[in-house]
Amino acid sequence: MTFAQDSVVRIKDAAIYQGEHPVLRDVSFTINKGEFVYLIGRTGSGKTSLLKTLYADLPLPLGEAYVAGYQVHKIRQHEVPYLRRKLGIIFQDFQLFFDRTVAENLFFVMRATGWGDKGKMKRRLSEVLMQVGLDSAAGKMPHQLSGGEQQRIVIARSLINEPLILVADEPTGNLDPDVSEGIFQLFQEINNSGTAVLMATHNHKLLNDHPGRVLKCEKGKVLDSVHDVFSFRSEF
Ligand SMILES: Nc1ncnc2c1ncn2[C@@H]1O[C@H](COP(=O)(O)OP(=O)(O)OP(=O)(O)O)[C@@H](O)[C@H]1O
Repeated sequence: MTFAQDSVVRIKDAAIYQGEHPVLRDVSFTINKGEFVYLIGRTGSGKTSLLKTLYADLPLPLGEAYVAGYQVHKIRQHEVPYLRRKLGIIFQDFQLFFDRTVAENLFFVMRATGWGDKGKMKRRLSEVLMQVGLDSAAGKMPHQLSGGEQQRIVIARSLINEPLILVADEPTGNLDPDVSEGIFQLFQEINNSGTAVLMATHNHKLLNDHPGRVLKCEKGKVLDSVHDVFSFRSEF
């Protein structure tokens, strides 16, 4: 199998494991550049495990996965940070350093991913904060921001290295409906500028209000709304 130019993720005949425990089998799908894809399924169905496999946090014992130009099934440990730079990874719990300002949080990631020039770092900081609508937040501490604003900072952090795809695990899970809608719109804006998005969510309202392609983890398999018919509801 070759890595098609247009695909950001191409996973074929994969088995997803948590240790010895098989979670998903026969997983095959492709996400093209600039696509927006939901990932749904009841709790424990394997969404997080699938996402972790894509960014090489779980090994791939069977099958093939090509992500942002990397062969994840063959990836070496020293290549993993480079793979992750091509992905923006966003979780439900914000994972900011609460004892550092917003700017320091973002500079930390820049330094860890090879940035050194202070002028360029400051410019990039302004750009990503502007992109998430929080250009005045650089000097603030995370606790001075609302939950939605903190999630925007996490999204800004994920954009630093111009990822090909945002991989988001329940990014609106802790937020109330209005704030969730705003965060979702931010994902849409980022997506409209060409970045693919794979978003795991339990939020049925988002799916109803903004229909799109859906992958669903169900009974150990991944269904794809492109060619499978299934309910978009999933019991918790
Ligand atoms: N660290 C772990 N070690 C062993 N088993 C795990 C681990 N994490 C998850 N599992 C198991 O793997 C399966 C899939 O879990 P996973 O977290 O991928 O589901 P999920 O769909 O993301 O659930 P949720 O919607 O609750 O986040 C479950 O049976 C879970 O118990």
